[in-house]
Amino acid sequence: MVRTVSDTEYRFQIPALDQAAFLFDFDGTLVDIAPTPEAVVMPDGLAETLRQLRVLCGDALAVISGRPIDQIDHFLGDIPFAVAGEHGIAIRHRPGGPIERAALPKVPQHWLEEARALVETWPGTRLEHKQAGFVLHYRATPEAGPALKAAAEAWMREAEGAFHLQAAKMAWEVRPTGIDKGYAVSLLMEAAPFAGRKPVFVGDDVTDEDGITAAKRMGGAGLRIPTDFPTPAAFRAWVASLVESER
Ligand SMILES: O=P(O)(O)OC[C@H]1O[C@H](O[C@H]2O[C@H](CO)[C@@H](O)[C@H](O)[C@H]2O)[C@H](O)[C@@H](O)[C@@H]1O
Repeated sequence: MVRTVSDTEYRFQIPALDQAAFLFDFDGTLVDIAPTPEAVVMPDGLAETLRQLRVLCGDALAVISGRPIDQIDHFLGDIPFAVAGEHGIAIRHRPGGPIERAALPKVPQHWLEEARALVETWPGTRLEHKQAGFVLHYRATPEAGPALKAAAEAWMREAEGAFHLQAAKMAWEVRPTGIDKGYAVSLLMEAAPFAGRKPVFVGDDVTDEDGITAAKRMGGAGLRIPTDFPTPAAFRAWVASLVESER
């Protein structure tokens, strides 16, 4: 099947909407990358498109992000049925439900202290502290990337496998080992309204590869920007076309 959206031809297949579950990454997929995490803007029409998609797929709409769940709530409110945050470490399976957190080791305090001191020596860099890890952002100071990486690699040697260093978009992320977006896809797909459907996972980053692999393994579709969609805007237009096709 070929679907043409704004002159772009898409040759991959996804399940019919009444058999599909949609699991979308946030930054760089649903929304464009911005100079800082707070500066992200919800594009016009996206909220309404996602609300309609959720109705058409029987509520089986989730967002799986590296961000903490409260940040996804800030941008998307009650739009997705389920949300997985921190790459699957925290999962809320249904609207208003409890947030389930995987039991993982805490980041050693001295790493955080050293990370705080490090970003102060590189103006424009910043530390984003998550419950189970942290991110060193260098988008505004690209020349700091190697120094931040070297510091994080030293912490990883000390971690002896309990944590690992993830290359992110203009950032280095220290994450506990063992939980990833593939785990989040598998766990969400076990329960209603996702169970019995085929997952369609879409992401843009290295961390999304685990979600893509899991979705394919379950007989669904795993799609990536820019391989399958040239840009987040093209992806959003494709989602809008799915909704439009059901009118
Ligand atoms: O899994 P995602 O939803 O794609 O989240 C990945 C990370 O996104 C955020 O950082 C990235 O996006 C920022 C806003 O566009 C950008 O300024 C930054 O350079 C990117 O690295 C977020 O801050 C992280 O916590 C997420 O893990």
